[in-house]
Amino acid sequence: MMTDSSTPVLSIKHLDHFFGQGEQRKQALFDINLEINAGEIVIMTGPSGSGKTTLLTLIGGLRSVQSGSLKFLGQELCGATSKQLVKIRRQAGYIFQAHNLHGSLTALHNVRMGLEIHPQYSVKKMEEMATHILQEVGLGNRLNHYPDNLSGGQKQRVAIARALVNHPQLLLADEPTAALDSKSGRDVVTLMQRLAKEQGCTILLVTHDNRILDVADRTVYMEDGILKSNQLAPTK
Ligand SMILES: Nc1ncnc2c1ncn2[C@@H]1O[C@H](COP(=O)(O)OP(=O)(O)OP(=O)(O)O)[C@@H](O)[C@H]1O
Repeated sequence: MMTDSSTPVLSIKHLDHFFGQGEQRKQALFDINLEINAGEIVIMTGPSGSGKTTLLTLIGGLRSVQSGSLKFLGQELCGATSKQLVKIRRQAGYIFQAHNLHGSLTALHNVRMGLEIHPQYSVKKMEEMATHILQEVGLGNRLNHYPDNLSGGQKQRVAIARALVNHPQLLLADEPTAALDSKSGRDVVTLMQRLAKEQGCTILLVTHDNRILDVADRTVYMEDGILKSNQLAPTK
């Protein structure tokens, strides 16, 4: 589904989230409000345990929305069925801190897995698409390498290729540079930024890494489950 610039890719209103039951019940997110437009790169920062990952997993349809409104591409996730959530998941790409590659699969096969949720593609077509995006991330000569034989930055580039091979509308990245040295971290975000701009993809990136804040159009700050600020980055 395509979005025009007047429809926010993401619109969150009065979102609360709780973990646990009864005595153990604990509120993790409080009245979150956030809109992200097509093509924006938004960075979310904030201390450990403040609720960033919880919010990211709700947006990506990996957790059920309990209260408030969360619309992704105009579709309401609060009250969505598990079938609808599966559809949502297919429209987002994910990159995690621990790249989550399958150790027993080559780089090419890991990326191809990102397409296997779309039954319309033949194996040959999937291989072509996976090869192309791996070339784009500079790993054209590493197609048949296993993750153990790649550096941290290369593994993260495979993860980027896997997340973007579907041309998702939204890329959700949770501390994608955490395991990388500063040069590799920088390369990885620059690459995400370039590919997302080429594909018209929106990015929401959680990071503790101050060195990459300048890639954002906007930064937001989470503290104690409250989204504190929602402003233009001073660099732009
Ligand atoms: N599955 C869960 N069950 C119970 N509590 C949880 C669960 N997941 C997260 N929490 C709690 O919710 C709060 C927010 O956690 P979350 O992982 O979203 O924070 P974060 O900002 O992503 O932290 P970090 O930067 O360390 O990854 C924390 O208090 C955490 O203990």
